[in-house]
Amino acid sequence: MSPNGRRAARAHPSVDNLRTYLLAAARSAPDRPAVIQAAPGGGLETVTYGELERRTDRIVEALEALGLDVGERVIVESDTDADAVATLLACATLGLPFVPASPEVPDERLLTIIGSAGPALHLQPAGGRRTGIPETVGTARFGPEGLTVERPPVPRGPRRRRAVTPVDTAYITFTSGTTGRPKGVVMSHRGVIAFLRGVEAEELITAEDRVAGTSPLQFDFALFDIGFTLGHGAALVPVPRGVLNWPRRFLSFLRDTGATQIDAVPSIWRPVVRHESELLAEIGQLGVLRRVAFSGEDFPLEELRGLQALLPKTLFANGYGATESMAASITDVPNPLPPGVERLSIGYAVAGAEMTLIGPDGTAVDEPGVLGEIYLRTPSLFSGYWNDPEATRAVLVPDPLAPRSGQLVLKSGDLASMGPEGELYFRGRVDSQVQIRGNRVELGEVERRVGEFPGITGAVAMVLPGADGDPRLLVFVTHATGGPRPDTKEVVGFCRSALPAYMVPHGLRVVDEFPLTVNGKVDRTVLASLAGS
Ligand SMILES: Nc1ncnc2c1ncn2[C@@H]1O[C@H](COS(=O)(=O)NC(=O)C[C@H](N)c2cccc(Br)c2)[C@@H](O)[C@H]1O
Repeated sequence: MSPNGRRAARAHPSVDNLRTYLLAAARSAPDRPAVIQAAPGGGLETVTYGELERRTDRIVEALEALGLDVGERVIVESDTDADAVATLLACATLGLPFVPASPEVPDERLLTIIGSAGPALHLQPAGGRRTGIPETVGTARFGPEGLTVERPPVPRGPRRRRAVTPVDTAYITFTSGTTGRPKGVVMSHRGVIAFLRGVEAEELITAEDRVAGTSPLQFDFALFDIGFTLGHGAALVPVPRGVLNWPRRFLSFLRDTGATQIDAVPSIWRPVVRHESELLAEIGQLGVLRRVAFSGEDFPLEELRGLQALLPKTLFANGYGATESMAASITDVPNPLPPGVERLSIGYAVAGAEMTLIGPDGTAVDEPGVLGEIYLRTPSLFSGYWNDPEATRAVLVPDPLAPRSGQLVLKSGDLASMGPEGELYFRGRVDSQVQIRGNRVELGEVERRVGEFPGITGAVAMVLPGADGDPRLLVFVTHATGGPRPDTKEVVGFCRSALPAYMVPHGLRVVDEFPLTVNGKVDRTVLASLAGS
């Protein structure tokens, strides 16, 4: 107590560790559901906050016995479920940065990550199928009862065990990185909790909610699902990969678990709307699924409109941001999207953070409609790219509005323009701005126009060097099942009547479905390889 007997007012108890923050409900409501998941023998099982904490501490005990030091990395490879969450929390408790991975990550990529992160240990569930972990890395399997060690980690010199601090690393997640070499995004306990606290202020859910997550563990959307849900004392509903890939099973799982919110990248909805629109509409009518939240890339407007038509009573939220700050904003999307809307708002940064648009001349853009690059000021900045100070310096830069302040901000690499009330609209990546005959091509505009062509259900525009080396604007399209293949000349004519000449596609490529990255985003590298002549 302070001298005058009154505790200084504080917004919230200063939580110093991801485990403290995410298991707070185990103190106040240990019998509430923390995870509702598919049971091994079929059906569903509920793991309470009390049980989640017990499983966490069994793994803490086993990890303690292995004598790892604060800062030593641990690969946690799993689908999301209660035991995986307990394992992440156990690592956080001991200050062991976890490096999340999922069984879908190819062996060669996992080895690259291991080569970069130099982990002491690789953990996977009892039933995990990963083999070939290098001898330098210890291996163990986790389950409800704790750990089974297969190969103890190699001791790394004298232990200097110290207390875990808020600026210690909670996790390192490796992003594909446009240069192809994976970059390890280092996030501290304080950074993650700062973002989650900012989202809490938006009051999106309560402890009664059940949030379904669909992202693989190495994608920080999955880490957000865990942190956002447990931070509110709500229940996490992890959708198993095997269920997610079958629209009918996916929807039945959402209904059977009573999910009230579903977090997913836009591409998850494509097969669902295509093959199970009636069932989706039925579920929407039940009024249990209150919100669909999406993130990761633009949700093609025609597809979003199709989804909204099936879920007229459901709220929609557009989550924008990069792993380097966990994220930046979560913005309501009107349902239905008013006609004529040409792009989705990414609104304003969450409480405690601020997005500013900076023009090519380094000054702030404050005029509506003018393009600028998003710079993000936020307490949730990452600590840097693992072992890559040069790449770090390129994105953690002095605040252009106060260069001498010592304040660093995130140079996002994203373009946006401002609306009448200062809300932002995503306008693509800085490095994907393309010029054709000296004119800046808005790929999003081309995609939107082509997406409106009757029968076309999805469009991805790219500029690729043609045979003669000149840039060619190609559009990859999917079309309604059973419908006619779109005719290139008709589509080009359709574009010519609405777009400037330099934005009219040179060619069309019809694909059955868009190739996806392991995190569920459209894989433009694979598409480019399909361009052919
Ligand atoms: N809503 C959008 N509209 C359009 N383009 C988006 C959106 N969200 C991203 N992006 C793009 O993806 C980039 C970043 O990719 S990332 O590092 O893999 N992170 C992500 O995708 C996910 C992101 N960390 C995240 C994680 C949890 C919750 C939220 Br809420 C957001 C951004 O820089 C953008 O270019």
